[in-house]
Amino acid sequence: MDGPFGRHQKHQISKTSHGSRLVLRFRGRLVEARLILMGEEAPEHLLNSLDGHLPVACDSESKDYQTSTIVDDKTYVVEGSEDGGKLIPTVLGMKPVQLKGHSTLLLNNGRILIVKKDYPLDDCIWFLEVDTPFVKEQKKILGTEVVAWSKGVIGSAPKPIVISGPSGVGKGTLINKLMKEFPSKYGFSVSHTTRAPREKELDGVHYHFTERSLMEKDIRDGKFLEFASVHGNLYGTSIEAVEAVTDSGKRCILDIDVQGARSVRASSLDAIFIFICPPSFEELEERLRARGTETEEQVQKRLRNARAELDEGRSPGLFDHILVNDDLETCYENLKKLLASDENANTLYQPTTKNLKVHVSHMESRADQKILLHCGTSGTGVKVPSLFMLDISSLKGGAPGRTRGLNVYTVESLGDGVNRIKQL
Ligand SMILES: Nc1nc2c(ncn2[C@@H]2O[C@H](COP(=O)(O)OP(=O)(O)O)[C@@H](O)[C@H]2O)c(=O)[nH]1
Ligand SMILES: Nc1ncnc2c1ncn2[C@@H]1O[C@H](COP(=O)(O)OP(=O)(O)O)[C@@H](O)[C@H]1O
Repeated sequence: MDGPFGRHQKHQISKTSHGSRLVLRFRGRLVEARLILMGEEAPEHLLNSLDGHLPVACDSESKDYQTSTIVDDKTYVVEGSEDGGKLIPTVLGMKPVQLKGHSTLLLNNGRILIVKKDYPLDDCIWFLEVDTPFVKEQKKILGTEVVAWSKGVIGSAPKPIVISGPSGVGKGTLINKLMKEFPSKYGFSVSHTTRAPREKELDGVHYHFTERSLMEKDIRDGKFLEFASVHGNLYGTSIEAVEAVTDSGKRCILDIDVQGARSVRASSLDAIFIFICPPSFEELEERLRARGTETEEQVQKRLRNARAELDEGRSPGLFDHILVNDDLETCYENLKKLLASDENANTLYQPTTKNLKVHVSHMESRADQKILLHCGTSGTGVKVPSLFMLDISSLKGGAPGRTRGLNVYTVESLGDGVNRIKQL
């Protein structure tokens, strides 16, 4: 039977003087873990749903601080060793630096929630994906068992913008105008490529220029959100390229080809997809030649590929918007208009948790996708809330990268079982 936090696991709880002892039974096997209930008690009404969805917690004081989470016939063991998690499958994504004293909770969508003890609120939430669509896809591609890390981020992020179109249509020109007019609003995802730099191109600014063997290794190591072979060279978007821009609070722009756009569509990245068309094929050819950055042979190759890209770009279901770049200023105004209406339709919840000097001591789960985080101060002497409620009902994105959309509330006891719950 599926519960809101995962497949129902038979368990029994017996109170001890040190807290609760949780015994999980699963297909005849016994798994034991200590549930730490220390520090301030949670308000009673929030505790009344400890009904089979208890977090498996571990004690940071103990030498053996690992957790086991069972999903179907597999047991996932996360260890608190200094060098991160010890996992036998292929591990994709960035791992948390320290796992000492973490707690785990199996969620119902193929993810394990991991909360690191004694870490600030904005750096304690992680997800280990074990059976999400992304992980299933990677298992097929790599032919091995796969798990993928993703960092939990409180609040929403602006949707990345994917811009595609044939070579010479004006993608770079439009993106440059946008970045120049709104430098604090938009950030460019710097791709990796094996092609040689053009005269005015800078490494790390226009592209990360790299060798094929290095890029292929990084692709195998799961560092790329997408990659494609375009006009005979390898191009790819690293997970960190997108996340670095989004983490800085900016809206990330990806200039990628149609194959890349298709891969991003299939990924967990929730983006808006825009295809730029030329007014005619002749005009495209003229612009490409006038740019003067390619040899005649390269121009011919780009023009051959452009026909297929134009067909693909117009195929239904891939792009949300098609813009014709005839007059540059008109096209730019249309681009700004559609981005503004998309921004208005997606109001963002972006709390500032950075100045909140609280350290999470442990978590508890409730039945309705709410998790209680008990916190202590980090010793500044300033009075801060000690109980937070995390709402994980609207998660966005995911591994490999960041899982966003976590909502957080402070829980303040007003006495007599009454609590004030306020969104941060
Ligand atoms: N899939 C994918 N395509 C990319 C990436 N970066 C650039 N491209 C595409 O690669 C193609 C060639 O780019 P480039 O060599 O800069 O030439 P240009 O498009 O003529 O300026 C363009 O269609 C880009 O959109 C990437 O990270 N992934
Ligand atoms: N609307 C337009 N009208 C005329 N020339 C344009 C227009 N948009 C872009 N260009 C020019 O066309 C060339 C190709 O544009 P670019 O932005 O490099 O294309 P892409 O990034 O799609 O390959 C550049 O020399 C640019 O100045």
